[in-house]
Amino acid sequence: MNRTKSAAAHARAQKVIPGGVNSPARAFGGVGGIPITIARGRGAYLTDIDGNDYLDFIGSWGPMILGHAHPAVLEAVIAATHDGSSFGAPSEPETELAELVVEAIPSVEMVRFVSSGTEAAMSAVRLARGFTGRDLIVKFAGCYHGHVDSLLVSAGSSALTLGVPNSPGVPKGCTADTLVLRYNDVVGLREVFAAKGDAIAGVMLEPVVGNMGLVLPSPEFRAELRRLTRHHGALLVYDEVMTGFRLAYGGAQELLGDDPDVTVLGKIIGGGFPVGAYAGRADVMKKIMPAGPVFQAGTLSGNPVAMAAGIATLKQLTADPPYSRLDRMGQQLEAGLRAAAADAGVPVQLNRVGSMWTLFFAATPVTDFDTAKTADAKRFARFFWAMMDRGVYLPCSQFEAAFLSAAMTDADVARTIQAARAALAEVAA
Ligand SMILES: Cc1ncc(COP(=O)(O)O)c(C=O)c1O
Ligand SMILES: NCC(=O)CCC(=O)O
Repeated sequence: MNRTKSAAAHARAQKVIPGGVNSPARAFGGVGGIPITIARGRGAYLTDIDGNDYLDFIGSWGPMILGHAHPAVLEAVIAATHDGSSFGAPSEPETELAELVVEAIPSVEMVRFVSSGTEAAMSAVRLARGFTGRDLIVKFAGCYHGHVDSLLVSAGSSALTLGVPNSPGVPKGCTADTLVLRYNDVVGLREVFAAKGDAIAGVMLEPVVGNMGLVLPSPEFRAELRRLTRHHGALLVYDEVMTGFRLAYGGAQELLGDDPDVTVLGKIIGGGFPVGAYAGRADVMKKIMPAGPVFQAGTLSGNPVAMAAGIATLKQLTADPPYSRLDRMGQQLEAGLRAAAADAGVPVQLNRVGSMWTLFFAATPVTDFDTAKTADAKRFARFFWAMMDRGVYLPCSQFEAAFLSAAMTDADVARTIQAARAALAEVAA
């Protein structure tokens, strides 16, 4: 595959953009080599500027559940733009999208829109502290909640891929009130609540983790989280930036039957535009200014064009729900990849929920940050490039989740399995 134009574009970008990328997750730091530069996306496929086509399992890291340039979303965005792109005053699409979110997620009574998942997570932390009058926040190693100072400890995603789970530039004071526990560690959770429960403002987690690769929560862990937070008056905050409208229309909490106090959203609710939201119980949300005293603001918050993309996406997801088909394709892919790995004699763990999955090159189950780190990231890097050469674009890190999209077909899944068969045989050596 010829990628010379991408190489030149990246060299040019590196002169004026740090590392040549506007987010380190794109930098191929975990797999080596030069990132491809994208010219366009259509449906399940991306085309790079050299003209190579790739079946896209990144989907902009989650938002593009309908695939790229979905006609209904395109049409809504173009129509909205004709009426002006930002007013700094209320517009009806904001309420319409908020109503759709409230209808979708039973634990949510009110929604505040912001412009990214990071901003939403940051605001949810402030809200939890403002609501409870307490300072401590519990997070879990390997979970990623955007680049929020207080949560950038033992962080997943590109912070993990690129070896800075605790970034320089975050003063000790910013993380002094953050307690980090192991994911799925029920005993650790009980201990921290026994010692400090009445000083804990909130517990934030990815209810299904995507950011250390895909990791599932155990039922006991979820039950204990809800019991302990309720008992101690702390807020349970589900970061569903990745899982919201992805694992089910009502997110991971619908799939699992959970009832958090606050939900953090992003990605799909913006339909590929910059949107985040934090949402939850009305008595909690009414603490936000101007209804209450907890300050949070934003020039482009509730941007009408982004709202239009979100509304069109959610309407499409209700008109033609893709979730059972995505799960069926996920099952086929899982079975195919497991068989291919077994035939190649490569030990793997395939973690999957619905349309989110990670193939870990690990010999034992991956249930938390420490077990995720046992995966052979070097072998993953070879696998990644072997798949690229066969036109399949996977997340460029062992510690990320891949996404199926509704634009994919059974033939795309079969193609992926066939490519993986060859790629796994290649990396077996
Ligand atoms: C679970 C989770 N929370 C928060 C974020 C941050 O969102 P954003 O990148 O839009 O700031 C992300 C992704 O980046 C995420 O996966
Ligand atoms: N799991 C990775 C992300 O969700 C974020 C992508 C980015 O920061 O570019």
